[in-house]
Amino acid sequence: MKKNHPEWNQEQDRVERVTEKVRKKDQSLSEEAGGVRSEIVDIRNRFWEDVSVNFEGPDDAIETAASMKQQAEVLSERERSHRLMHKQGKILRRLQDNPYFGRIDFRETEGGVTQETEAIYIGIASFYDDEIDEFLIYDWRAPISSMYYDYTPGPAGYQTLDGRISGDMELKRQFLIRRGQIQSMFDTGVTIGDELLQEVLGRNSDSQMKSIVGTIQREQNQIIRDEKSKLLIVQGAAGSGKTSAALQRVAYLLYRHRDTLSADQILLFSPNAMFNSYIATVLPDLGEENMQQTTFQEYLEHQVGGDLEVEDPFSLMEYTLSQTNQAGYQTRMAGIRWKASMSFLELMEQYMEQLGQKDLQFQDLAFRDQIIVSKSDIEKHFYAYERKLPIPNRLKLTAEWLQKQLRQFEVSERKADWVDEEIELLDNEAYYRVHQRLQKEKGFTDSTFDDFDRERTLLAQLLLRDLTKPLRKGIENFTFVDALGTYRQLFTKRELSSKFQDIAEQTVERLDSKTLPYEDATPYVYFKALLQGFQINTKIRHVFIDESQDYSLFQYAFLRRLFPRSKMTILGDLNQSIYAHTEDGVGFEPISALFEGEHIEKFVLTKSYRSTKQIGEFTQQLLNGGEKIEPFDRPGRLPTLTQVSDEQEHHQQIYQWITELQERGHKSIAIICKDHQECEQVFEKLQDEIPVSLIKKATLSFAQGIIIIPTYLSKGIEFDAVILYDASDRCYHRDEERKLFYTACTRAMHELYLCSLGEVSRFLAGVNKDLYKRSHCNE
Ligand SMILES: Nc1ncnc2c1ncn2[C@@H]1O[C@H](COP(=O)(O)OP(=O)(O)OP(=O)(O)O)[C@@H](O)[C@H]1O
Repeated sequence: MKKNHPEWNQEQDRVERVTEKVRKKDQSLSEEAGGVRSEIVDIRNRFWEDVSVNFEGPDDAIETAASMKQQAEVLSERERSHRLMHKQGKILRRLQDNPYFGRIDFRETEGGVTQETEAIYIGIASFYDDEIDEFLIYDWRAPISSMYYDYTPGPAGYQTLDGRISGDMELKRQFLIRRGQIQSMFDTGVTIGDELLQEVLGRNSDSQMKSIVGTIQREQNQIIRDEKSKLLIVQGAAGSGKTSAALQRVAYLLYRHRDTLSADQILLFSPNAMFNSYIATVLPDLGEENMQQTTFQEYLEHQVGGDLEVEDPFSLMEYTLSQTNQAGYQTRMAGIRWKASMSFLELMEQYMEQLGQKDLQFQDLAFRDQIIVSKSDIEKHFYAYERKLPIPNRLKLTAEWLQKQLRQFEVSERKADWVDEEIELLDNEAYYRVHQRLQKEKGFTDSTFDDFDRERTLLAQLLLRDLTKPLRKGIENFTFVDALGTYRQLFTKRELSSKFQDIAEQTVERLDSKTLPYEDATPYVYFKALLQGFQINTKIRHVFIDESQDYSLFQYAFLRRLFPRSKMTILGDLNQSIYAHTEDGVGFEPISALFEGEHIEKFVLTKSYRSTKQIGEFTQQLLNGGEKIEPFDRPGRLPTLTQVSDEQEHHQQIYQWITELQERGHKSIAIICKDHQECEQVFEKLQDEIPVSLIKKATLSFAQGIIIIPTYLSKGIEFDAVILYDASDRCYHRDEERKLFYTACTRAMHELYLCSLGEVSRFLAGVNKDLYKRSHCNE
């Protein structure tokens, strides 16, 4: 450790003083928590002793209930306190290890009068010293802490609820503290210390993302602290900290609105299940609970339900990449684009109007091959309602009518022979239930009745209730409407322009195979929602969409309708739009149009932090448009490109690189292949030689080490080193593949290798030759 600062010892002394106070607080808190825990155990054990139980009269019963309620409230209050103490304890232990990461010396000017300079130390949570009545640490999210991220020494200020505070920042200092020891310390000038960022970014990657609170950059801070916008759009280069900013923003919102906002009111849509585990520790490390996380696919599958299989975007991706020569490919691509557009959404809305008058498809309400109400009768009943009534309302009325029909059917069936046969097969539990019921009835009436007949009736009733339960549930969920059939009809019955005829035919063919193509999944779910009534979500207050370039305008329109009251933060990079449904990228404008009249903010992040300068400069030139991306100035090796002539050489080269990378201390190495098939082949070859794991779309998490992963699953994550398995022109030549190539290369933090079997990809033609090294196999 190099004590590179004249005030090092002074600061180390303070660290020790503060950590000691934190330790003491932790100790007293844990003693207190121990006391509360014993109280809880005690309350639980003596729960019934302390409740006065008396059910003799109605008043006694009410009193008993009140007494139980009171006791339960005491218990739950104690449990809540215990949970809070537990959470606080965790934070205190973290503070003992690393109490703070920043300091600013601020001299406030109040009404033109300059106050005394105050040293403000900033960490992941506040710590208040009761003895001296002072904050020893300020939470990074406190208003005063914002100056740390927003200003360099000089005039500075921050916003509070009571107005703006201004003054002068006399010092800005950064610390890296571990286990209560200062590891490094810098006084910063221009931005938040390049030195510290260098140090943080130069470390090895992990299988879990880390928080960036100590080094948040000014432009990221704006995103994190924005509170005005209904829609916040972030377009940021690969590695510019979009996901990081999103997660710190969640932590910020939870802090700012801690009395009114909880983690389960925030929902993040992420690109895949593995990504969820990749980011899972960021918020807990900051002492916050994780928000809800899901993928759009998960949502779709849940909504489609039933026995219809929904194709996922990864299978579609595989198709897009590998089936280019298959008949119907171009038609499908055109269909994907059409179904992602607003014009398709509008078509669907027009179709709904038509369905209000005619053509809605129904299914028979049937029980064991017996039709209770035929689909044509349901149709007649539905269209007999006032046509002006919205479809969902008419469906609700129809559902009520069907429940009545079903009840009548149950009564009429009680005497049927098959019911006798089924009664014979009933289990003891059913008989027991019926006897209980009979006992009760006897207790209530003095009249005698034939127990045997009554038992038979009750058993029949019970049996029919049980057997028709799925039907009742089905009616509740509108299964009597043939939603898929009606959706299918859109492609058969409606006048579509000849431009869409081929797409329509192909769609019908696919729908008949009982798989819902990915491109139809969102329209179909939207269509179902229009039919049955939108179940808008009012609980979620903030929706975050990461990798937002992967969502079509149709999907945005849908999400907007689904979460009308939520604020939305969407973060993406148009250069990483790798899916066919978003190939051309959904720009800012059309998304903003969905939020017309609301406050919208757009931020563009051009600085990229993930990769070394060498990798950043190289990857930037892979893009067609020559976008402004500014790589962070962290030095590293030049990317290396090797051309091999056969498979054996190819694998030899990969082994050699892996060995060298491991010798240089890299822990996470990704061999990125274009698609799953290539991944499988490479895995077959390598698995006996080196410990390597294969990442598939269903993989839920990954550990450090060597992994083989298809391009599209590597989105959003990063590795110490990336080896692009085959950077040949055979693999990457179509325009659509450029972004895939770019996305794969931008996953590398420290080193990047490309191996090409045969002629190298044309995408490298635009890259300046000085920006990479061309080597030969085994060199
Ligand atoms: N202010 C910062 N301080 C320290 N590290 C940072 C900062 N901003 C970003 N990083 C690091 O840069 C890397 C990339 O960040 P992140 O994954 O959030 O970027 P992204 O924009 O979501 O990337 P992509 O679009 O390529 O998935 C991460 O390792 C992150 O920790």
